[in-house]
Amino acid sequence: MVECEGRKEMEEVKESRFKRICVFCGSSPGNKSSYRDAAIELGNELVSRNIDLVYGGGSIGLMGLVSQAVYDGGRHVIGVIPRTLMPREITGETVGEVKAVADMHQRKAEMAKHSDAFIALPGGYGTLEELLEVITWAQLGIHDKPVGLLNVDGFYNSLLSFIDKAVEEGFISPKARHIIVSAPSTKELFKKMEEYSPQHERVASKLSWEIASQVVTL
Ligand SMILES: C/C(=C\CNc1ncnc2c1ncn2[C@@H]1O[C@H](COP(=O)(O)O)[C@@H](O)[C@H]1O)CO
Repeated sequence: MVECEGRKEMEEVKESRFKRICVFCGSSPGNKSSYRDAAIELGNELVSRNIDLVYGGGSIGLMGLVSQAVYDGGRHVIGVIPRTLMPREITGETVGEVKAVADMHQRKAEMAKHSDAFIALPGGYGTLEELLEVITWAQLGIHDKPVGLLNVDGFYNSLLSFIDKAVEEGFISPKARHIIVSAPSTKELFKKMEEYSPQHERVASKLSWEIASQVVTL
C-alpha cells in the first residue's frame, strides 16, 4: 500500500523468481539524467517485485541512487564494502546492512554469494570488472545465475559489439554469448531475466562457493 496525495493506493506487486539481486553500477552519476533515472527506476522495480538489493556499499553516484530507492521502498539493502573504503569521506553513508570485507576480491565473492542474479547499470572500470567477472564465473560453472545488462541509451552497445566480434572470431562460444541478457529498459530486462535458463556448457562442473572463493583469492 502506498500513500499518494492523501489517497491510499495498492501498488502492484509482481511475482519474481529472485529474492536478492546484486547491482553493479557507477560510483559516479554519469553525465546524462537518463543514467540517474534508470538507477532510481531499477531500485523501484526491485521494490515492486519484493526483491532485496546487494551492492558495493556507499552513497556515491548511481550506487547511492539505486540503494536509496530500494531502502526507501522498504526492502533490505546489503552493502558489501572493503574496510579501506569504509570511511564516510570516501564512499558516503551506506543505507541498510553493511558487510565489511577484507578486500575487493572478497567483496565480489560475497556480493555474488548473497544474490540470485546480477544487473549492471552504466558505470566505469569497477562496474565493467565486476560484470566481466560474474560472466566468467558463469562460463566456468561457478554459478548459473542470470547476468543482466541494463543498456540505458545504448551505453553498452560497444561492449555488446565487442562480445559479438569475440564470438565471430571463435573466442566466446555462441552458447556462452547467452549468459548476458540485455535490454534498454528495466521492464524488458526483467522479463528476459525471469525467463532465463543457461544454454552454455560449463567449463568446470559446478563448484561450491567455498571453492569458488578460493579460486578468486588465489
Ligand atoms: C576510491 C574512491 C572512490 C571509490 N568509491 C567506491 N566506493 C564503493 N565501491 C566502489 C567505489 N569505486 C568502485 N566501486 C565498485 O566498483 C563499482 C563502481 O566502479 P566504477 O569504476 O565507478 O564503475 C561498484 O559496483 C563498486 O562495487 C575515492 O576516490
